[in-house]
Amino acid sequence: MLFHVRMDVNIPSALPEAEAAAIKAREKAYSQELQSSGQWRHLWRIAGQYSNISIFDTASIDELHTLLSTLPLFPYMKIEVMPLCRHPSSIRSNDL
Ligand SMILES: O=C(O)CC1=CCC(=O)O1
Repeated sequence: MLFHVRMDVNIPSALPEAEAAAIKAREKAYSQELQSSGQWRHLWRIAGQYSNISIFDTASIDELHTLLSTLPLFPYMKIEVMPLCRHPSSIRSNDL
């Protein structure tokens, strides 16, 4: 199942810089694991914002929820999820 996910990051300025850096490093490592496994298919920065647009490919909505809610930055993000299905006019037959 494919999901379009927008994440807006908002790390409070009160969080010590070293702690924020450690959380971001863990987020990077975990996101790269998920990209390697194919569950996090695309990761794009929204230009000019501390936000990303991602495409996830998970077996279920529950799996997506587990992945998102275990992201190290989860407590500091607003996340919007849009489930995707095939468009009948798409010519990309292999893009499921
Ligand atoms: O910087 C972000 O948009 C949040 C994030 C997702 C994966 C990562 O490494 O940072």
